[in-house]
Amino acid sequence: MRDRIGRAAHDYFAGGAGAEITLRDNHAAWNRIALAPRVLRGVGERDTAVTLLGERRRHPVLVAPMAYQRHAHDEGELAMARGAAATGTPMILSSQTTTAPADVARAMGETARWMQLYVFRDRALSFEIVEAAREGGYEALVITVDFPLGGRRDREIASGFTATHPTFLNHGENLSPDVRHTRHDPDLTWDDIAVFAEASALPVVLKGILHPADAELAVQAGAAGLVVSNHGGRQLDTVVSGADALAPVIDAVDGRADVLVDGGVRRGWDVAKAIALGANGVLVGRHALWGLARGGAEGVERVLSDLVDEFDSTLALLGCRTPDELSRDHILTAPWA
Ligand SMILES: Cc1cc2nc3c(=O)[nH]c(=O)nc-3n(C[C@H](O)[C@H](O)[C@H](O)COP(=O)(O)O)c2cc1C
Ligand SMILES: CCCCCCC(=O)C(=O)O
Repeated sequence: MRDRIGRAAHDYFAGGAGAEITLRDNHAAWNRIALAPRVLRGVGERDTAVTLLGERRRHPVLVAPMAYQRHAHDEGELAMARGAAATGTPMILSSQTTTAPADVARAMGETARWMQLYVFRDRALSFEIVEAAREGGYEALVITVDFPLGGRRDREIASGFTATHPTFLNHGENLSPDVRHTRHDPDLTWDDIAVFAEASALPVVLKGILHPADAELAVQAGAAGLVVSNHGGRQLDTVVSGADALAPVIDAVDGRADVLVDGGVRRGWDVAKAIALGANGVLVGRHALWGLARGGAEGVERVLSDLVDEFDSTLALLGCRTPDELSRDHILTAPWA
């Protein structure tokens, strides 16, 4: 992959914060959960559909927001959108998209798209994102709350990645790591969430919650959903994985909002574990991105359809016909953990 996209882009996409302990643990944490199947339950007819933010979706997988996708493939977010749409997978478009949100919306067709928002010191830029979301028919605003500033990413610093494909916001300027990591407003508080909820008139999802007390505050702030996430291990090294943070957050939310999770999701059984713990949906980041880098829209389609097929067969092998039938009854702490 390094040869295909260059070392700097590769290390930007693949890398995490610090010594990448959390990055590695994100996938390992799913593997620490063992599954306890039930048998003889008549699972010939199955349906992977779930309800997310009140809408019925074909399956619980979404594409996570990821910046600068043209550095992975020439067609960037457009190819990601086509691959996602081909598999009925909602896509969350990064506010650092290198393709205009309106063009991505067209490529998604009837498939749901949500828009991710970074709140910058320069609020006008953030309101441009909100406006683009409204104009492009995006169905939710995903406000990322774990980025008061950029995490210290040793691998990215060593490789010196600079985003040279312009985003729709920065009007052509190159984004060196210094610029990328200091544009955000570190003074953002819970009070600011309502301003963006009101301006967008869209359901708001808060991405980057790990602590159950913050999950409670998110519900109180009116969030329709939240994403349990450590930003793919890219912000603060040694923080808890999404897999380990999930159950306490679900218990705190107690059905008052949708709960999604990300970090290290690679296999259909990872998705099943998340749903069994009580999540409504699962975001995949780098797994989809490597599909994009390898094969454009077709590469994304392959990765996502394999993941959903594997989720479907995991349902059968656990004795379930639908995601609703998954429960904590199917979960054990792995003896190998
Ligand atoms: C290259 C890259 C860029 C990302 N850019 C964004 C972004 O613009 N906004 C955001 O909220 N999260 C961003 N994330 C975090 C992802 O949305 C997601 O939380 C994370 O990738 C999930 O972990 P996974 O890659 O192991 O699936 C990015 C992640 C990666 C790998
Ligand atoms: C001002 C640009 C910040 C881009 C951050 C993208 C991201 O979330 C990540 O690299 O992680």
